[in-house]
Amino acid sequence: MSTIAAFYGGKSILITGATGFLGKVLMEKLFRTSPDLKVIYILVRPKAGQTLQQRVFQILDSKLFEKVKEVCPNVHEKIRAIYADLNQNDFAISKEDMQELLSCTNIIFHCAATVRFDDTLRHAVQLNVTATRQLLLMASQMPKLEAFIHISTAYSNCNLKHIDEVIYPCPVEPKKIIDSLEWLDDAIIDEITPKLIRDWPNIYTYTKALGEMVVQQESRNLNIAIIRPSIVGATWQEPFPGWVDNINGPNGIIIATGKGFLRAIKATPMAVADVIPVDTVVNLMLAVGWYTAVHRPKSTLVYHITSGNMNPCNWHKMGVQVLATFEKIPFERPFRRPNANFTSNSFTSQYWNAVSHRAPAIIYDCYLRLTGRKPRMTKLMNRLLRTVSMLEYFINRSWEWSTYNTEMLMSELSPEDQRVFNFDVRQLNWLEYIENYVLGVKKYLLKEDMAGIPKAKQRLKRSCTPYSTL
Ligand SMILES: CCCCCCCCCCCCCCCC(=O)SCCNC(=O)CCNC(=O)[C@H](O)C(C)(C)COP(=O)(O)OP(=O)(O)OC[C@H]1O[C@@H](n2cnc3c(N)ncnc32)[C@H](O)[C@@H]1OP(=O)(O)O
Ligand SMILES: NC(=O)C1=CN([C@@H]2O[C@H](COP(=O)(O)OP(=O)(O)OC[C@H]3O[C@@H](n4cnc5c(N)ncnc54)[C@H](OP(=O)(O)O)[C@@H]3O)[C@@H](O)[C@H]2O)C=CC1
Repeated sequence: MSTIAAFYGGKSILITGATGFLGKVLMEKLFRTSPDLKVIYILVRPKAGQTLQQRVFQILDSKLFEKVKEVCPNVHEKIRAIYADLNQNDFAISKEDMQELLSCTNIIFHCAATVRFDDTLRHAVQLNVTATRQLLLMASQMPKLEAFIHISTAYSNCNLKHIDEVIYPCPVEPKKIIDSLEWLDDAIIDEITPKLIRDWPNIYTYTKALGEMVVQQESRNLNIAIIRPSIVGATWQEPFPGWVDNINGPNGIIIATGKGFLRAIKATPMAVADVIPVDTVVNLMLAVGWYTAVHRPKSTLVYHITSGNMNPCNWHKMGVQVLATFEKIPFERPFRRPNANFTSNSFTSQYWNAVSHRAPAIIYDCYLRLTGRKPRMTKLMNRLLRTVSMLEYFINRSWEWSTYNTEMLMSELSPEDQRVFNFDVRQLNWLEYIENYVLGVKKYLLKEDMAGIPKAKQRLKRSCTPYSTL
């Protein structure tokens, strides 16, 4: 029997961000490997016209949870959705719910965050910094709490080249920023933001760094660990390969390339593509939860979960394999034939943007206008190019992350735990992983029918560009 799986048996676990990409995979694995856990409390807000219960049902009814329903048929009874909005200072949790959380919680996994690169400083600080502080305050009032696991990002210190598993100080104290945001108006905040974030590439990575500092400062006598994943990608193995459910990170780029919108990208081909499968991250999170609670390390340990130092892949290799997969399993109705020119030269990149992206979009919009339809391709293309420009920082650099703590933890696990909670990325076969990833994007994100593949292949064979069937 797995020691880690047994550890979570009978436990009350609080998860923030459970409706997000990482949070869903975390819940799935917990229920599947520890079906005898007592309860998972999730802090949820109503969204897109759905109540909390509707959101929970939608998650449990998804393909991701199919295996869970076999192992843990009463899974619905074991999830307790608690109304909470992390944008509000007290999370807007009712008194009764708060009482229950404070008196029952054993383990906290804090995954909630805004991961948008272009969020306002005010909102990103509220969610990634102030909410973390508030949650730590709650944690300090939980008599049964055994471990608090904070999810950060490997890019929280991306202004450095070599990053150790330590918490680095930020130039301005998080408390000072939180206090000043209370009285500064939005126009002034916009003005001072570039000065505050200095050499961080965006507000997201900067506020995640502030969040880590808050964890360090407010840790009191809590048992805390910080986990820093790199670019979180589709599932590698569990519960099945290729599962993915949002357009963040590589996912949106894969769609834009497969549909033939994006045919060139400013990327350094030999830079490390530090993608890490989401199930690998979750396995580490559960192992860290166990280790932190049972071994109670004297200080807050930081764990890097990255692929570059153990099993590196670069953007060239990734691009080639993504394109090869499109040949085998093309996406339906592409705008143009998929291609991926990588260039690290700004001039060449601008040339490709003009010739390969903007010009075909303008021509297509003219065609739409002439046929009495509303033009939309130029708008879509501008949006896409803006998104790509925001990701460029991460695809033109390589970082070195030390992984001493992650390797130490691996050596502490029993052979059974190493198997059930595998986070050894050296075993990952990139070609197989990328193929499953692209297939997953087609199936679970685009919801395209696999039966349409032969037809899509035929179209690809006789493709002339641009397609006019969007
Ligand atoms: C061939 C080669 C391959 C190589 C492959 C290279 C990959 C290279 C990756 C590098 C990756 C670095 C990653 C750093 C590592 C971190 O730690 S970052 C964590 C991940 N965070 C991110 O990736 C966030 C990045 N995204 C953003 O910040 C914002 O989306 C952007 C880029 C500012 C764009 O904002 P926007 O233009 O306002 O667009 P947005 O509202 O987000 O969404 C556009 C549309 O998609 C829809 N949408 C939004 N979210 C979702 C969702 N979750 N599900 C479904 N639809 C959604 C919206 O509804 C919207 O549709 P409409 O309403 O217009 O119909
Ligand atoms: N994805 C990646 O590549 C990486 C992610 N990370 C980190 O992993 C963690 C999880 O990221 P990921 O799952 O990808 O992100 P998602 O955007 O998929 O999920 C974010 C979660 O936070 C919740 N949330 C946001 N705002 C609020 C709010 N005001 N009140 C309550 N809940 C809120 C969202 O809820 P709702 O559904 O209601 O919006 C959602 O459940 C984050 O801390 C992120 O920084 C680190 C490295 C890379």
